[in-house]
Amino acid sequence: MPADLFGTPVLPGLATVDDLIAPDEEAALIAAIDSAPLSPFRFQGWTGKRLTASYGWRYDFDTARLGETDPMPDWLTPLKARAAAFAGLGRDDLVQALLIRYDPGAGIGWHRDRPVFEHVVGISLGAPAVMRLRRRIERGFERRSLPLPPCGAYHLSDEARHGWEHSIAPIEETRWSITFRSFTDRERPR
Ligand SMILES: O=C(O)CCC(=O)C(=O)O
Ligand SMILES: [Fe+2]
Repeated sequence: MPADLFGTPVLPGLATVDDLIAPDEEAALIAAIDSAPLSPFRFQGWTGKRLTASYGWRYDFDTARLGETDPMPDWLTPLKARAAAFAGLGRDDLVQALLIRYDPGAGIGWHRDRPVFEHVVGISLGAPAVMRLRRRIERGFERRSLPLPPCGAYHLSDEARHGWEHSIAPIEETRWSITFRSFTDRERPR
């Protein structure tokens, strides 16, 4: 379990690695994301500041529906295999990839990922950011924070995935992320 700046373990169900990708691979991945068909994230008629593209399966927040979308492009295949190995998953378990570009001033508000998905593996590129985590307790919230260094990855499962919300505050430089997700057994579409 990773520790925060004070050496306190962050959370059960949260694992991190600082070098899932090599620094010399980073620029090519960023270029690949920038060449992808990114569009502003939409949520029930609102348009967000971050730009996204989904592969495999896509959760449409406007219609609250899950639908099959374009297959993952070839450049994501080796990364998906590395993400799965890091998370202890099978090579085909990660059925969705989400590309995000956060331009300066873009972030992601408090949320839990959609319940159709189980494991979440996120890879960070570009500017370092901090993931904030919180869960409601009797009075207010218990909070944690997780540094997201470029080329590093995190794996959210179990308590960290289901018991806590997460968010990323806007920063002044561009950050890119690639998030892979598996389906829950229960929700897996057939
Ligand atoms: O950019 C990230 O690493 C986090 C993205 C995220 O939380 C999400 O898409 O659900
Ligand atoms: Fe999320």
